[in-house]
Amino acid sequence: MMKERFILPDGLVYLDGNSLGPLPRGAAARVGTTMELEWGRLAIAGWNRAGWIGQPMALGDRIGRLIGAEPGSVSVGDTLSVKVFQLVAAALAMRPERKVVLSDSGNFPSDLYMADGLAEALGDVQLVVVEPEEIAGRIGPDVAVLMLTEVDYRTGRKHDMAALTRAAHEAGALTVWDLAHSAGALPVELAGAGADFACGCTYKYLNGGPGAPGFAYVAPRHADTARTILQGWLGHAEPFAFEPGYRPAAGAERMRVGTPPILQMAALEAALDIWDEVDVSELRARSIVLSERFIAAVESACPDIALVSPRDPEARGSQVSFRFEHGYAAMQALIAHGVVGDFRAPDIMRFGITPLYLSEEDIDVAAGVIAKVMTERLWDDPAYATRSAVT
Ligand SMILES: Cc1ncc(COP(=O)(O)O)c(C=O)c1O
Ligand SMILES: Nc1c(O)cccc1C(=O)C[C@H](N)C(=O)O
Repeated sequence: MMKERFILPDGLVYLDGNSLGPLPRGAAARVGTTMELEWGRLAIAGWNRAGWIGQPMALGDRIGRLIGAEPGSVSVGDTLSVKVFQLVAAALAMRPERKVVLSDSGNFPSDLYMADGLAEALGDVQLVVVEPEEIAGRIGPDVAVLMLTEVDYRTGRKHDMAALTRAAHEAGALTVWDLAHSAGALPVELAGAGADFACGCTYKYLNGGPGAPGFAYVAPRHADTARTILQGWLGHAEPFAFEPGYRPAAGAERMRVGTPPILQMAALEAALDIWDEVDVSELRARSIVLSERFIAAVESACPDIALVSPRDPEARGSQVSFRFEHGYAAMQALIAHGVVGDFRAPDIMRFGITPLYLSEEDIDVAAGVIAKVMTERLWDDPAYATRSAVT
């Protein structure tokens, strides 16, 4: 438990770190230092003297430790949506004779939109979307790329990355794994699973802050041959040669595109200082203890809401979701009573279980408030019915 390392809103049990992690205590000072001592005093020299230019790969290695990636195989930058597009495009270019990108209906919409837009731009490629449990059976000789989010953002259902990667490879396909709900949530072994490409964001479990950059993983066996597709100058072998023609950088650095967000990365760096001290297997064990406790308490007190996350803790990520017809209003009532989760249409109440800053006591308080909101029908108040832009 490292609760003292975070600034958490007063009087709230924060169960939304799977959407936006809280502020790490050192982050504001780190951003301040970057602004005042680096940007302020060094100005343009900060790129060299403060090491800004090398930050995407340096931070990539620190994230890499959390996701079982080889050193030098992860670069940080852009948004996750952009990384999805880039990696799916790169993988498609490695299987030009195949025309299908396979994904599932539980994938995050942005991933599906990105792949669909790419398929449309290419003209002869098709995005095929099946139910999550149908994926293994649909992998076949027409599939170029298996594009999956390991942990379903709504239900928390976790795919078997190693098994599906093996199945994809046996069929001659490549894999792109979205780790948005995995990185910092559970142990990930990209190298061990033989994954080809992976990406994720840093503002959820990793606590890098709103707008924190995405990351991209390229397996070392592909790193010197994969086409980056988004051929930005900072993925060039010699950006400051300013050559008119593109030559990709060696290794995974070629997935860099343009100027990295230095101030956001300063906040992320402070968040990763905390992660450097974390044993992800121990974190996972705590996540399971807390999730099981939460499920048991909520289910025993609230017969009206149904667990939609897998009951087997090994089959889910680090979130617990319940289905309730009036889920939006119920979540608003919970927030008003100090328990912050979120709602995902059409009827899912979602709770992130983040052991870095949640204790058994927090879980018990949250379950108690949920029981009160449900048994006293506190959600049944017109004040909770109006939807905001961001849910
Ligand atoms: C699984 C998944 N993929 C992609 C995204 C989109 O990420 P971004 O908004 O950083 O591009 C999100 C969250 O927003 C997500 O949960
Ligand atoms: N990135 C977000 C944002 O800019 C605003 C609100 C929410 C988000 C999210 O990350 C949502 C998240 N991907 C989800 O799992 O629902």
